[in-house]
Amino acid sequence: MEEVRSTTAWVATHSSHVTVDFTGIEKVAENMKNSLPKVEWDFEGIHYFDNGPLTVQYLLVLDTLNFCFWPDEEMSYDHLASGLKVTLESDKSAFDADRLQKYSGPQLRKMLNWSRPLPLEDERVRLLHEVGLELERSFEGKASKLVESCDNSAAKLVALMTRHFPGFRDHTVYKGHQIFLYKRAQIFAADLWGAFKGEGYGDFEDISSITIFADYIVPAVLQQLGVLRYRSSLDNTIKKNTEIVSGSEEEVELRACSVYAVEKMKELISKKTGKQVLSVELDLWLWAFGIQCPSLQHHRTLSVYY
Ligand SMILES: Nc1nc2c(c(CN[C@H]3C=C[C@H](O)[C@@H]3O)cn2[C@@H]2O[C@H](COP(=O)(O)O)[C@@H](O)[C@H]2O)c(=O)[nH]1
Repeated sequence: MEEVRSTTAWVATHSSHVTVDFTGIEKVAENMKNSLPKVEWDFEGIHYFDNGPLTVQYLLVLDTLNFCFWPDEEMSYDHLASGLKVTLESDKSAFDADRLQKYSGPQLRKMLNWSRPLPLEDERVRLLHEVGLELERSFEGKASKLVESCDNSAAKLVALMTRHFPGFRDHTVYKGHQIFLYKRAQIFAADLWGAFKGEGYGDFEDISSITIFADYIVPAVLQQLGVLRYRSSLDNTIKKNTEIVSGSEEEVELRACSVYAVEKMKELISKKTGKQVLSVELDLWLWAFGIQCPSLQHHRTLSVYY
């Protein structure tokens, strides 16, 4: 994850549209130092969990499809997590690798109990097929085999995911530099860690190496907290719900500055409290705060990465 950390830091020091406000970070860190709010993984109670390999298969399917819900105002991550849960509960082989390769758009809609086309439906179907095929080819069809081959290292898991599944290669070029965000690959490791409470399939000795997951909710929360500041043109674009092109400077800065700012926040809180704080914990807190705030306006980019 070093490449995520170093390349996002590069963006933050060369950014034109987004600024990281260190006074804002200091204020948040000061507030958090006495009581770092712990948010339970699955605080919403929407995920499938059976403490075994099927949960790993579920989480891989979930994070394969964990992106871009906003084009449909009524669609959210909750629909995905709970729809896949209900599907698996009624049919334990629904996420077998051979079946993943065959799902159509309408079948995926049915799984999510959704009556109209899903946002980026063709891409969702394509990515499901890609994961099913590669699971079959390299991991005996089992996501659990993939995780077992990582020697309890989240960094190895992310490297393996991005090597095997092109859909997880969340990187881009910014001002001539390659920038790595790896949102869905990292969140898969974090979901395993959270669901299995750091044991079994979630036992990663380097969980502290993971950064936050740069999506469209966390930057909006950081702006609200005064940690990120936007140039007025970007602020207006977001307020007007105008789409921001994937790979544009604005989009890369929003995501990369979020990762960088939370890394700085984490360092500061750790220094103030003398206790190690994890980016995963800060992410869950920020994200949970964001989704409970429906008036929060976020940037809109059509992307398969987040
Ligand atoms: N940074 C970060 N981004 C996250 C998540 C999660 C869900 N994680 C689950 C794991 C354990 C907990 O129980 C959570 O429920 C989804 N997202 C992103 O949010 C956006 C969806 O927003 P809306 O359209 O309002 O549903 C979309 O980009 C989605 O990819 C997270 O944890 N961190």
